[in-house]
Amino acid sequence: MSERTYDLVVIGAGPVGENVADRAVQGGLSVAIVESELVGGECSYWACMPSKGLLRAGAALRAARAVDGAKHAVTGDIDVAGVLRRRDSLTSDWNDASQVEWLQGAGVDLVRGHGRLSGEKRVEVTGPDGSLTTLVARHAVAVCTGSAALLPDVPGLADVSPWTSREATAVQEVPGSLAIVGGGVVAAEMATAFVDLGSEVTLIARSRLLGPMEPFAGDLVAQSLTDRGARVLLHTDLVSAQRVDDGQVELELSNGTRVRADEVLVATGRVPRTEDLGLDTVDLEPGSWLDVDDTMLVRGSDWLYAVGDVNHRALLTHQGKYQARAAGDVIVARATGGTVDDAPWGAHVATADHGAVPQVTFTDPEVASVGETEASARAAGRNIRVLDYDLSWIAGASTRSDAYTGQARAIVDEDRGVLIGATFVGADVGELLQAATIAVVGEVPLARLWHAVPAYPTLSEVWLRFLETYGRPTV
Ligand SMILES: Cc1cc2nc3c(=O)[nH]c(=O)nc-3n(C[C@H](O)[C@H](O)[C@H](O)COP(=O)(O)OP(=O)(O)OC[C@H]3O[C@@H](n4cnc5c(N)ncnc54)[C@H](O)[C@@H]3O)c2cc1C
Ligand SMILES: NC(=O)c1ccc[n+]([C@@H]2O[C@H](COP(=O)([O-])OP(=O)(O)OC[C@H]3O[C@@H](n4cnc5c(N)ncnc54)[C@H](O)[C@@H]3O)[C@@H](O)[C@H]2O)c1
Repeated sequence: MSERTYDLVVIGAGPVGENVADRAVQGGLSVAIVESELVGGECSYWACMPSKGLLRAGAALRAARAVDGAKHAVTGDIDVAGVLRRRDSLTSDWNDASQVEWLQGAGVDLVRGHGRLSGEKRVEVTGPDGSLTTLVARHAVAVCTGSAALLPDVPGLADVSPWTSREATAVQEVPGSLAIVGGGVVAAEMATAFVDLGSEVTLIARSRLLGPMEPFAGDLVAQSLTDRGARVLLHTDLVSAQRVDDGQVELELSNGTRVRADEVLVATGRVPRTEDLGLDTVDLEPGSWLDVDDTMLVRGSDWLYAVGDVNHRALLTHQGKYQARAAGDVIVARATGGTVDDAPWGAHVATADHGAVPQVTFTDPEVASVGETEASARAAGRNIRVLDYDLSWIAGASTRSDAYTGQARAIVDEDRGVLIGATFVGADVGELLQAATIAVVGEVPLARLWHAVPAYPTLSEVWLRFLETYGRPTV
């Protein structure tokens, strides 16, 4: 067994691990990163990139079909082979050569293999050829191993070879029919994509769609899926699953009905990839999410960090990378005796995780949200006012599309006169989100927002409508 020593050892070269490593190298530390599959992680190969690749053609087509004059030029259906070809290109055909090159350019040493903690500041790597290497960390180990699909304990489900998000995003042959279990972001996006690709989709959700978001978001997405031919079964549980003689999956549901489909996609959330990580060697529970402070230090440790999905703060690439910048920099500061800036909104903390997380769900219509919803703000006892506006009333919506459907909501903290949350639902609303994120994070007073004039005629005029709904300040 060989042994090598680095200042920092990162386990997991997804988007988050890459960024922790890069910041630490930029701060002057030596860094090894361990990866058991593809450098770039879930996001690049089985999540963000391929899913958006599968969704884009449908969105582009709908945009053209919503404009008189343009819709006449759309004379055919989606070319499924073209969509899959474009998805393959977005995943670089599941080849990580360019990301490996990026790591080398960044000065990070890549160690291929499965990493496990083997005591304080020690990581044992089993290479693809079975060889063992021990990496010793002078200062810190960062666990960035991400998450995997959760398979609920439903009788028969494991035996029907259900799809997870991996099989769905890497699909090679679009099934004639697809049942989707779950009502979250993966279920809603994949239902949208597979309807576009021509599958007969049945979506089975035990509550409403997109549960934690404003209720109108899930309602509009469910309505649109139904309008486009999907069967959307809300408040329905999966009771059992089996493969039947013709090879189809048969699902028994809590409403007493049965659904048959060629494949079933399970999209019921995530589990941390910590089961086989040697957590027991450092007195932590294998298989658990890793609880961290705002600098991403695992509570109770002064050398072990957990960054990205694996800490369960916000399971999103951009938020994980934000944590990674803070963690990489604080590891450097602590290793070199520098100043640690860990007060709220400091350079070494991920304060935004607590109340300013932006997310775009690429359904039809798109859903863009940041910060609090009405329900979360009320549950937290905040003194709020809710501002609602129908996006179709905005001039920018009518020029964009002949029948724009959309809704927006802003949540105002009445005690401070600032925005603490916003949700937009409609075509292209994803691009409205950063303005809302800046308003929330910057705690921009509503009185000052009146001077941030949205250009006419853009969808951003919703900002003016929010302010008019709230009322103009009086002197
Ligand atoms: C279908 C789908 C679509 C998504 N779309 C979006 C989106 O549009 N936007 C968005 O922001 N987020 C999206 N997400 C979430 C996003 O994919 C994750 O938040 C992100 O990938 C987390 O990054 P990470 O680096 O923490 O983990 P990962 O990307 O999971 O990377 C972890 C890496 O660690 C490696 N690893 C694990 N264990 C070990 C070990 N013991 N030894 C060595 N290596 C190991 C893995 O092989 C992997 O490469 C989506 C998720 C899914 C499932
Ligand atoms: N565009 C994006 O930003 C994007 C896209 C996809 C995924 N993601 C991220 O990936 C993560 C995973 O997404 P997800 O959709 O798998 O999880 P999720 O947490 O968003 O949704 C899980 C869904 O499964 C349901 N569920 C849970 N257990 C169940 C059970 N036993 N039976 C039936 N239903 C059950 C829940 O009610 C919920 O509707 C999310 O945190 C999300 O933020 C982001």
